[in-house]
Formats: sequence, C-alpha cells, structure tokens
Amino acid sequence: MDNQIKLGCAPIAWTNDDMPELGETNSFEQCISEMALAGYKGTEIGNKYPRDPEVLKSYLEIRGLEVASAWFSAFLTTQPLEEVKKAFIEHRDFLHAMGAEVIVVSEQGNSIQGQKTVPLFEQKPVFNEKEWKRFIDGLEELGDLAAEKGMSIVYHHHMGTGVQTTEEIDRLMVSTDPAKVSLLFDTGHLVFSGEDPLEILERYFDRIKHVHFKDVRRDIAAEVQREQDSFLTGVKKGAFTVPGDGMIDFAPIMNYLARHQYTGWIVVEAEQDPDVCNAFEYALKAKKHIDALLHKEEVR
Ligand SMILES: O=C1C[C@@H](O)[C@H](O)[C@@H](O)C1=O
Ligand SMILES: [Co+2]
Repeated sequence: MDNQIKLGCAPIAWTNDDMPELGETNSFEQCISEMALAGYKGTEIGNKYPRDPEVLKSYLEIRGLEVASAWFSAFLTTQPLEEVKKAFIEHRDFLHAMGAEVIVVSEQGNSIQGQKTVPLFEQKPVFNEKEWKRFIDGLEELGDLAAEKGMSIVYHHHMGTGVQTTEEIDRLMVSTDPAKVSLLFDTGHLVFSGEDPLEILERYFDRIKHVHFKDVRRDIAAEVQREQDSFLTGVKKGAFTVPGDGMIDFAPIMNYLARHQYTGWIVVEAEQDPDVCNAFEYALKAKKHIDALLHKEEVR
C-alpha cells in the first residue's frame, strides 16, 4: 500500500509542559533517546528542547529524528491580532528552520485546559458570534503567514476550548478557506469529548494534515466527568493513554488513513504520569500496536 505515513512521538509523556510536576526529573536527552529507541522517526517540541535550531538539530539528527511540528497557543479572541501574529511568526520561523511543514495552532482565549480547578465538562468556553468572527479572520491570517514559508496551519480541536465538539469543528471547517486552514485530528480529544472520531476523519479527511494518536481510559474519563474534575486533574488521574491501551478501536482509523493514502505525521501523544506509566514502555507499546495495524493493512 502506497501511503506516506511517518510515525512520531510527543515529549508530553516524559515531561508535561502543561503540568511540569509530571516528569520533572526526565531529561531532554532521555526523552529523545527513548523515542528513537522505540523506533519513532519524529518528535514534537517540549519546553526542555533547545530553541536554537542548529543545537536542536545536532541532538535530533544523530538519533534519526525529525521535527514533526509544535504547538502554538493563539489568543485571537482575547489579544490584539498584531501581538498574536508577532508570536506566531517567531514560532513559524523556528519550525521552518527545523524543516517542519505544519504548525499546530490552538485558540487558547478563555480556554480552561490549563486551569487546575475548573470543571472540564461544565465550563468549557463557547464563542459568541463576535468571538467566532475574530477567531476565523485571525486564523486565516495565520494561515497566510504560514503559506509565506510554504507551510500550513493545522488546527487542534481540544477539550476545554472553544473548538471541542463536532458542531464546533464543523463550524470552523465551513467558515475557513481550505487553502488557509487545515485540521489536526486528535483521537483522544474527540473520544473524551464524546465525539465519533471516524465521522470526523471521513468528513474532513481532505483537510487533515496532522494526526495525534492517543487513547482514553473509559472508567477514568467517566470519573472525570462525574467528579467534575479539571482537564489537568483528568490527565493526572490517567484519562489518556497510548493507542492499544484504552477504549478506542484504532483499526478502522488506521484502515481509513492507510486506504486513503494519508500523507503526513501520526504522532503518538499520550500524556499521563510517567511515575505511574513509564514513558518509554508506553511509547514502545504504542509503536508495536500501530505497526501491527499498519502491517495488517499492507497484507490485505
Ligand atoms: O496536542 C496537545 C498538546 C498538549 O499541550 C495538550 O494539552 C494535549 O492534550 C494535546 O493534545
Ligand atoms: Co494533541
């Protein structure tokens, strides 16, 4: 089968920038060495990574790793556009120097994803009409800036933000120019939110240019909702895990991606407490699970 899937891994399972106490003692070199040892070819970027492109390349190249992308927090609904653009250009230029082709963007205006005591399922932001307009217009401008370097922005729908549900993703997709705004498909966030990942994949496959694979532990996700926990409390309790270790059936998802010749990165991104779930062991478990699914596609 002629697909061009590249498998990467995110550093968030070793060291969690949203909750630095998780994996505080895991070093940058341990993280990238273990990713490479588990067989991944790419990484996203964490706070412990050197920010000088030449220095970062010197660590990654000898381990056979490329930079797949990195997250950008946009505040289009709450900050002046010029400020957002300035921060975005710096981020874009860094990723461009690292050879990445896509830029992960998530709107964080009024987001509750980083607020440790705000209940995730009760208080997510809902954009009003004015916010939707600011958000969409601003996002397309970021898309134009990315295009200046031959890059694309991939929008990250996310729990606890204004673009979380199927309805919100639909609105984002119909309101934006496909040439300017692409989509990031994150299995874990869709399932945690109660959405159907296959439905989103099938509907927006043509716009999906980056994929995050994480799984969800059904009982813990239900507990987070019942106990009115925050997003970060949910992460700490173990709501997310790697593909093959939770409730999501990745076979039809992988089948769809492979059959439709998805070209781009699939990044395993499963934030959980590394003191409870060793990051290397789980990265390896995910790699084996994905390889087995890919192999099944190849022999069909
Ligand atoms: O892509 C992501 C980046 C993280 O910082 C975030 O909180 C995580 O859940 C995610 O999907
Ligand atoms: Co993600």
